[in-house]
Amino acid sequence: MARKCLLIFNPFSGNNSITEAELLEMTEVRMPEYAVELWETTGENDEDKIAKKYEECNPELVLIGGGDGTVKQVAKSLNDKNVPLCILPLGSANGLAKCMGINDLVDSWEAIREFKPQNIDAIVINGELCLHLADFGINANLIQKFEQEESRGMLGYVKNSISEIFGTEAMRFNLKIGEESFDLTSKMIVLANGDRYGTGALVNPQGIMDDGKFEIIAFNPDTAEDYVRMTMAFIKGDLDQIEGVQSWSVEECELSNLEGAEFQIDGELMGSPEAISAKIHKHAFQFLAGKSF
Ligand SMILES: Nc1ncnc2c1ncn2[C@@H]1O[C@H](COP(=O)(O)OP(=O)(O)OP(=O)(O)O)[C@@H](O)[C@H]1O
Repeated sequence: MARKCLLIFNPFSGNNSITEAELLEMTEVRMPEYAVELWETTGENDEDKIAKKYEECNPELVLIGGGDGTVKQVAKSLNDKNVPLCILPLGSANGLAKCMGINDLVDSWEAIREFKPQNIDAIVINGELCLHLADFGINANLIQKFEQEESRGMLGYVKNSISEIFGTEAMRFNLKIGEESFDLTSKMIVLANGDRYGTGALVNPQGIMDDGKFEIIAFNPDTAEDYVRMTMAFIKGDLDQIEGVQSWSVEECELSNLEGAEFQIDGELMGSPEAISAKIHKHAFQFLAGKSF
């Protein structure tokens, strides 16, 4: 008997270059030992609908065809199911998929063939699930601009990030880790489970997604020279060795946002919370990861 697989597909992800029929045809060729049932997201109340669909189908594997937003939705609704998940990266940036070594569909098919479920941690921040990266400051501001201008695409992002680095004021934060307390003045504070943004910038070279820890990284580029150094380090992945960058690896922390910086979790704006409390949820999910994971 064929193994059951549920494919949750968001037809609006990325530049919607792939149709439902094409995707199903690919699964037939690439994963012949599975009976794949495809379900399209509706954009309304999908978390409940996904949970219901899962109960009806009772699959051995759940494929998520979409961008980071869709991955988050599926992860939230199947939180307690312990079923292996695999991403078919169909969004425009797919930062989360890249952190798991899934850069394109070829990586997904290979991960399914290999079938080695990996434990993946999550960070719970003020009750919200964070699978990838959350931050105060520059990146949250960028996402806000992005949504306002609708100038999507990488060029807009890069253009805005340069003006944002110089335009953002450093703000005060207080970080509490156990009994220790740190006063920080930063342009950006990142809470990271994964190691990179969707652009490929390695924000957190130490980030291991199954070690029961997450990283807090505080940045404060001041001059153009600092900015260039940090950009180079982003690309090379040795940001942790750069002056003006502080980082901590923790299981939990509290962070007070003393001057009302904007906050985002996995690309979703969260306003400017006065304080956040963050805790790792070790091995919250099982994902099929790519070779480079
Ligand atoms: N059938 C649908 N109609 C309209 N919107 C939908 C539908 N299905 C899902 N959505 C919306 O798509 C969003 C998630 O999209 P996606 O997975 O592409 O995430 P993303 O991070 O925005 O990805 P991208 O990289 O493409 O921008 C959710 O806001 C969800 O409500």
